[in-house]
Amino acid sequence: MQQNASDVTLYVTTMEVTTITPLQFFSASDMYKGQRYFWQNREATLTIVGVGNVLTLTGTDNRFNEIEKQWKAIHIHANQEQPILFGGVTFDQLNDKKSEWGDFPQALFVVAKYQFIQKGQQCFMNIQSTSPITAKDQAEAEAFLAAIKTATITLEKPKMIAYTEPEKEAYLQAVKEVTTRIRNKEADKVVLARTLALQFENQVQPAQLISDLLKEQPDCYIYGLEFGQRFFTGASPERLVHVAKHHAYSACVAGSIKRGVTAAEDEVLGYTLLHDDKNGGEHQHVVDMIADTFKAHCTTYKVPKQPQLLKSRDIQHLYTPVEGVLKAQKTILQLAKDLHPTPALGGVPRNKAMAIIRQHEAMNREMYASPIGWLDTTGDGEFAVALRCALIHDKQAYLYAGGGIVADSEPQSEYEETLVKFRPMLRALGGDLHE
Ligand SMILES: C=C(O[C@H]1C=CC=C(C(=O)O)[C@@H]1O)C(=O)O
Ligand SMILES: [Mg+2]
Repeated sequence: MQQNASDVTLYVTTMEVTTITPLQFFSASDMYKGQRYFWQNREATLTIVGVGNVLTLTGTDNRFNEIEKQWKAIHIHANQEQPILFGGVTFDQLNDKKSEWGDFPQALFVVAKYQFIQKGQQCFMNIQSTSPITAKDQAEAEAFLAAIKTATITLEKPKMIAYTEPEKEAYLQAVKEVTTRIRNKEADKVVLARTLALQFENQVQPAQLISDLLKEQPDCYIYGLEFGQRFFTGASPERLVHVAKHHAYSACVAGSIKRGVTAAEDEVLGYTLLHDDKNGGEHQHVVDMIADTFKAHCTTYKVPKQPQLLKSRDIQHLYTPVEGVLKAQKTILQLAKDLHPTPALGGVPRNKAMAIIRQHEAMNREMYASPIGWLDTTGDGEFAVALRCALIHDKQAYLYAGGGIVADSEPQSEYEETLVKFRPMLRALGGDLHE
């Protein structure tokens, strides 16, 4: 049963689990289809899987604060491992364009009935409930785990039957017009995005995508959030914020170039990116904004002067890590609220850029380019930026990618940059990559 958080007690019993992988746990939990999530951090040191929702927190106008208030109001009875709140929010609440997302909420955070955690080599499962956990609940959980151990899972890439770029012309036109507006000093930077719409012969399976993303994108956050018939998933290289024991970490990730086929070519491309003015401009806006946000939330913080390269399988980015020590009353959700959207996803100045995106982008981003992740009851947590992603619905997949537009952006090369950013999801979906 789902219910609201006010005046709720959450009972948590932890069991140690052996010989089950996070992927098995996710794949075999078909009886909870429609209520599942998956998370793995970039270093692959923490994997969290949740199935069955015992609590669903949503938010409206002031969603980060509303979620925080509800989470803090819950009384927790945990015997060992903490419960986790997992979820995400949409990119822009003021965008009311129709989309393929159905009734996916503006903010969706869940506490799972069965929450599986892998930390290094150790695995635990929490049984979580809003009523005291009984011997019957424990027996049901044991049976659930036993069923997972024996389940056979077949994961085949789906067969694509149609590939369309619905907003290609609108996107090229938008880049041209927005570049003109930037040259006219209406804004400094605006991120514009577009969609790839794919059709498959059969239903696309969430577990297959998670399985392939885990194998194919080792240097990324792997995330998935299911709501009814729809599954939002991706492999993002970009951290929005990580909080561990009151230390906060963020990452400026903006400015892109493809990977080289050979090591030598890859190095030349990386060097080119590090010395390119247009990409450097895209990046610096993000550094300035994240540094300002850390200044407001932290007692001390550090920002390196020069960007490095952040490489994942298909793409390399300019990357500046930022870290600080949070002020006493500051929380991960407050930091996420103020960081979102950074100029890697929105633009500069923020509100002006958001208005331009609403005017020029043909799509509604919904949860693409938004914070997705988790927090616990001690104040720790992590949010990635939901990039390199797709919304899966039955036999359809919608992929999303964009890029930072500045005064010297060119439509064709921005278009090609989005093609590179589609590659991780396209590969996971079995798309033809001409490799
Ligand atoms: C908006 C996206 O990427 C952002 C993150 C890294 C690099 C970006 C760029 O170089 O344009 C974008 O700001 C996307 O992947 O859809
Ligand atoms: Mg770019």
